[in-house]
Amino acid sequence: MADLAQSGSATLENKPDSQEPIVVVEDVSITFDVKPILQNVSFTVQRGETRIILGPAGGGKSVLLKLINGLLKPDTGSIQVFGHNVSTMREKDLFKLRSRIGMVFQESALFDSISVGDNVSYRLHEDKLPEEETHARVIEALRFVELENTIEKFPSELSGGMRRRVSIARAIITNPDLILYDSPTGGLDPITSTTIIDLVIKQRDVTQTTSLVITHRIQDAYLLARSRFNKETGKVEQIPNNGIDDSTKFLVLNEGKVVFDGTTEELVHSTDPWLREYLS
Ligand SMILES: Nc1ncnc2c1ncn2[C@@H]1O[C@H](COP(=O)(O)OP(=O)(O)OP(=O)(O)O)[C@@H](O)[C@H]1O
Repeated sequence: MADLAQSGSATLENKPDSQEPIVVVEDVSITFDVKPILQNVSFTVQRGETRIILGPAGGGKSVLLKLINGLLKPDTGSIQVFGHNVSTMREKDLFKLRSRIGMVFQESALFDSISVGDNVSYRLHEDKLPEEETHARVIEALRFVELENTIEKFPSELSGGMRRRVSIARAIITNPDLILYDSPTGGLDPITSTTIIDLVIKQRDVTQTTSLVITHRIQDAYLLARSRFNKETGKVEQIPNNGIDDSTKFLVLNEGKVVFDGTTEELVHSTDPWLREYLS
């Protein structure tokens, strides 16, 4: 992906300076039909950080990602992304901001009527690149997820895991500054889930893209925290000596509230009874 990383994009304006956090969620609350979904949620994601979001079903994890990409507005509180307040942004500016965000949806969300290649290139169209360059970038993104031979196939011809990989290729093709993964392993068997988490790790370690990763599988979370991509072998491996990846942090939500915000080390040593039970 080195070439993708260097190729830049017409949409990458207002690059924040490297010290500025990429996402700042401050005291955010949202209620649907009188039911509080998120309550006073605050946390920060630094540049280059991979933030794993864990928690029981219905805890507000997906709503949180929708707030971050401006698809929903909070009732109270503020959300800054790349230094811009997304909760007060006009639709036109939100559109621009979203062009810097790669999104991997819970169910892949590919267009069934167009080929894999067209699904992957879809977000490049607004950049009006020459066809040759578009093709080269599609190949490169598909190669990253080891699916370049599927370029002419249709999503219905692929397995669930392959469709998920295509959706990762689509998310990374614009060389985003932030990737939001909404349950990328949801509904997949354990072996296929591991291949998806390996790609998230590879993306993290090759391009250091800031990302938020929702997962229901605690084993996925630990795999992310304890593995690294080895550029020499081209494979994901366990970090030696029980090491952990410093850029990977955790946020645990339960019933709309933050019950944990910290490092892997802090998580595994937490004495909070609810957290111990949840992680066991
Ligand atoms: N647009 C909406 N209108 C009304 N209720 C909503 C809306 N979006 C989400 N909800 C409700 O908000 C709650 C939290 O949903 P959310 O999808 O964020 O949970 P989650 O933690 O991602 O759960 P899961 O792990 O099952 O994906 C749920 O009760 C859901 O029904």
